[in-house]
Amino acid sequence: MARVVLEVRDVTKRFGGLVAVREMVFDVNHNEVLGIIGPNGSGKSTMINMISGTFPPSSGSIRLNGQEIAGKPAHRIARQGVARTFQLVRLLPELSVVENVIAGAAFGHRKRWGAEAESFARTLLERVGLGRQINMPVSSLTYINTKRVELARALACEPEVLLLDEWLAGLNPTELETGIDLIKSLRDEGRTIILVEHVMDAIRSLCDRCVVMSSGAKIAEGTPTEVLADEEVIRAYLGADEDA
Ligand SMILES: Nc1ncnc2c1ncn2[C@@H]1O[C@H](COP(=O)(O)OP(=O)(O)OP(=O)(O)O)[C@@H](O)[C@H]1O
Repeated sequence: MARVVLEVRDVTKRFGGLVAVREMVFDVNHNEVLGIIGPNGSGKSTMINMISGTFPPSSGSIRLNGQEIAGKPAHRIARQGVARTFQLVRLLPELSVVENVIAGAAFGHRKRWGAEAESFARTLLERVGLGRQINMPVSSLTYINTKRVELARALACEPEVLLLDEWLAGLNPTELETGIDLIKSLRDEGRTIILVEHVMDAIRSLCDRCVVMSSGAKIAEGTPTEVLADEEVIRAYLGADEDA
């Protein structure tokens, strides 16, 4: 039977009078890729931000391997095994590619320092296709390569759960294919991933299951084929911005 790694129970987030996430409930199983999808403004990033500790839920519980993480600071949650990438790439611009990844290794789930951290960072940079650019300043990289660095930095934390917040956004069609293949290869390694994504091809080819959000609430859950055929899901998307 599947082992549950992350349990989200009745999680609500209010920003003043706005309910951005409403009583969300879902599980993430070990070795599973779970997609969180939904139109713009439906609460996906807010959900991810609560899991990673960017801000606390207003109420509800989030458990990682049975331990409550809701409301803990981001660095503690990272240590417990949750790593993420951001919708807008966040790197340390004054550092090189490899230094950015070493920083991830030092602050992650298992601390690695010095030569061990550096050799681990090099391995991960090869893994994401950046083996030749390790000493470049991150400021000189192309957009997709900054995304690769961010992914390698998240992997350097050796996470139990990897959160990818629109990692594929902004890529051109060729880069998109490369990006989907890269995430697919992570899935094939047996990683546990939560993917917030708008790119339908990616959702279909990468996700084992999807949770669909609309106006902060879960409106469907199932395989990509199931949820994308769901009438309420179709209505939610058709009623939203055309780029959703
Ligand atoms: N820090 C914040 N303060 C106030 N309101 C916020 C904050 N973060 C998000 N919101 C609001 O919460 C709602 C959900 O936003 P969120 O970014 O989670 O949606 P999303 O589904 O990730 O959207 P997108 O697909 O466009 O990234 C929106 O109405 C947004 O304006």
